Amino acid sequence: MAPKVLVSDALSETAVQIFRDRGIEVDFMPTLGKDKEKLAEIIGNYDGLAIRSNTKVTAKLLESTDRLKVIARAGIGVDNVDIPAASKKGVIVMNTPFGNSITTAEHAIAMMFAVARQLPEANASTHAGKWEKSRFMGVELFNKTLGVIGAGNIGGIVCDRALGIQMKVVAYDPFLSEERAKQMGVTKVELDELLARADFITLHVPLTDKTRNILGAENLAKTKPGVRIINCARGGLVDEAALADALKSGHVAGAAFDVFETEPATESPLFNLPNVVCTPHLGASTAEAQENVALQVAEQMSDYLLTGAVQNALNMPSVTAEEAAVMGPWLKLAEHLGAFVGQMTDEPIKAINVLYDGHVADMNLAALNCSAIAGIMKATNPDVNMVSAPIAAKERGIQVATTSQGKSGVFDAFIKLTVVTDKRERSIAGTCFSDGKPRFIQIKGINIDAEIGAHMLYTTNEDVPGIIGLLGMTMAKNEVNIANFTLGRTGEGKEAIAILYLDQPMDQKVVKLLEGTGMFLQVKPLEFDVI
Ligand SMILES: NC(=O)C1=CN([C@@H]2O[C@H](COP(=O)(O)OP(=O)(O)OC[C@H]3O[C@@H](n4cnc5c(N)ncnc54)[C@H](O)[C@@H]3O)[C@@H](O)[C@H]2O)C=CC1
Ligand SMILES: O=C(O)C(=O)COP(=O)(O)O
Repeated sequence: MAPKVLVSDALSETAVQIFRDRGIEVDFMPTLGKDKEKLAEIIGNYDGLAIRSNTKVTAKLLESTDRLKVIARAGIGVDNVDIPAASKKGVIVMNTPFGNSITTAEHAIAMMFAVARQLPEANASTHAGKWEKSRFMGVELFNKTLGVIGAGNIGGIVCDRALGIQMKVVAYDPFLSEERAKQMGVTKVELDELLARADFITLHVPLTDKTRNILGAENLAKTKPGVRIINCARGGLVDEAALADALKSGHVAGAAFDVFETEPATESPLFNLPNVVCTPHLGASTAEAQENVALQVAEQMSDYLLTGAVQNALNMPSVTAEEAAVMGPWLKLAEHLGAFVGQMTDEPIKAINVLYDGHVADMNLAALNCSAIAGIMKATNPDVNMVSAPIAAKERGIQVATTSQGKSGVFDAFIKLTVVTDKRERSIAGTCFSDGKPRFIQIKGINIDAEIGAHMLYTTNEDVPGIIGLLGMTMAKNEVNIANFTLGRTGEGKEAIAILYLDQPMDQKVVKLLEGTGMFLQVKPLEFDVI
């Protein structure tokens, strides 16, 4: 039976043609995304779902299907897909990481011009026959400072275009290295400095727990009087009510928004304020970008459904069908090693060194490297995948070095990942036993035997009596159930490591309690994508 795909958002019909040409049955229902009930009713009839941002793939929707194998997002942001829920169901989630980035960057630049010169209001007034020439006094962009929050693919293109019109550009992105900033011709700054210096601020970060309300009331108050704010990334990055207040008080001179906290946005505190330019999430809406993403989604989905090959997946490594069978556990191990160091590192990474020892050195090291890098980069951008992560790392000036060697120790094979920053080097090694289960075998040079759980707590301490009891008591008092426990140490009285396996993500309150005891060198909750 031919696989069947549902297109539930307004993709270019190029996608439909490609599916048909490749022998895939396709139903094109470009407005279905809005109708949750109908979608839930029919989703069980399909192997693949092709979407843009209108369709919300929730855990509840996924409960309505046992047939779905792949969800493909014709675009970048996948915050409308519950990826953990999809992973749990074994559904692959793909995106198209670069197809619409130029187009979206151009929209941000267009919005900046529009808000600088009040183009929409001037246009409406002129159409109304008013000829209000003296009402619309604008500001020049030349020599003004643009503050870019998030200097990844889209932010990087925005920086380039802004420099072209001779703006000064400052960028805030914890994962932008000084070298890369220099190459781009921008000044890397901390967020507070950007807020104080920028005449225009544009956002290009994904929506995560860390970036939600990055421009809330407190940070808006730190901006320069007369600042103009552009958001073509995601609703929820800027607190719309707080921004509306800052616009009404005159502190913020203008705003240009393509994305809103609730979409479709039928109301917002920003609507109908003077000098607020709004578009209905049009960032990716050009003929070129839509052709790019539709073509790519249809090819990727067809490849997967017909041959099992995986490309641009966010919750599964991309490898050929033949490789997948042999390399699966090692790819997952590489990603977990990356996720460990990524979550442990909060300063710019300069280099990533990967050592392959034993028979793993004969596998597809490029794919393993990609998986490790994706694991690292996911700590700052959950949208990154095996394909986009190495490019993102390269753009940030991160050097990736690979070494392979024959079996050197007791393990038949292992991978050791080292991340280098200006301040430190951090290493972790892992292996896969014949049970196919990845596990960590060495952290900070300390031997350990740790399987990988979805929710873990990592602690280090000086090896003194009472630590296990302290951990156990604190967890018990706060009703945190410990599913399992692993220890390691360099030697008596030296540094020791504990890994606790939990049933749910670690509560920050308990982390603070443990830190407050003064008994730990480090207390770090870690999350792993364990399918
Ligand atoms: N309006 C629209 O139609 C479109 C919107 N987008 C949005 O644009 C976002 C950015 O896309 P790309 O540039 O392709 O992603 P990217 O992954 O290349 O860049 C994101 C950058 O944000 C940085 N970042 C992460 N957390 C940060 C934080 N807390 N503070 C500062 N920087 C942080 C990352 O280090 C990275 O450099 C997407 O996640 C999507 O939400 C994308 C396409 C179209
Ligand atoms: O690619 C993205 O992240 C976008 O936000 C584009 O959204 P859209 O496909 O236009 O609904």
